[in-house]
Amino acid sequence: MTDTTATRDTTVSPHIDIAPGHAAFLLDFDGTLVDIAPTPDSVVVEPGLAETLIRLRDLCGGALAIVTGRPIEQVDHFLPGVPTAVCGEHGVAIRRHPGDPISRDTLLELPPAWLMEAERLVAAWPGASLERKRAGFVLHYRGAPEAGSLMEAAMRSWLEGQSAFELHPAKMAWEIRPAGIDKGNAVRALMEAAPFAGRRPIFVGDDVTDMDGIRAAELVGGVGFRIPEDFPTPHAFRMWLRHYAEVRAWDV
Ligand SMILES: O=P(O)(O)OC[C@H]1O[C@H](O[C@H]2O[C@H](CO)[C@@H](O)[C@H](O)[C@H]2O)[C@H](O)[C@@H](O)[C@@H]1O
Repeated sequence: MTDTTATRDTTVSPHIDIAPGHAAFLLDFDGTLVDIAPTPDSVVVEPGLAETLIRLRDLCGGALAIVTGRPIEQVDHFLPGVPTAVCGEHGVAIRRHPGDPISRDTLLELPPAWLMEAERLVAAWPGASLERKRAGFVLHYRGAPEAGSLMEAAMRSWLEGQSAFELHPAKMAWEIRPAGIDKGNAVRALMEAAPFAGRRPIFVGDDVTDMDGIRAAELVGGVGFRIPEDFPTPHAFRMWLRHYAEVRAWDV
């Protein structure tokens, strides 16, 4: 992460010297806009977040996107009525405006045998869970930490001898997704068109999958920030975001 326009300090949030009139915000969801929770369904959207995002979007001429590993429908569920662009499943799916059709990459179908094996694994480990996505799936072990290494070994063995799908580490989870899909593609796709084109992207995330998005943002003159390296907690980031949306209104 190279950033020439932000002051880095581990005790204070970075000063981002990009005025709203030049900025595009590309924000991760889990661990960034919401705190990490015991299960994917149990995340809590902090009161006031929707209002902050709406204000921010208006301030940045509509250039606000949620770039997440989750399916787009889940963002709609947790942030109803917040009119952002959304890139889902790490960039497999993009919806540029609310109400627009979702455009999706054409992808190979998952081998059904992997899913059957995955179901068997989670049945053997109470607390573990399987999360299906259109283009892949996640094995979560937050509720069964001792199953993590076993899941990894099993998933690696399923992937042997093929190159269409890849294994990715996530927070207390392992994910199989199509090869070549990452948040960097999502950032490049968003930045090609209005209202993002010509602006400087500010990408904020917390996980390894966000590094692709951060690198892509930096390559087009933007900046990237991570939790906890740049903002100590998701809450601290959300406070910063609220402050930016309120205080920076003067220099659009
Ligand atoms: O790209 P993100 O928006 O950060 O999404 C990444 C994954 O987040 C979810 O899983 C993670 O968050 C859960 C809720 O806090 C937590 O219980 C789990 O342990 C984490 O791995 C989501 O379920 C995945 O689909 C996303 O890919």
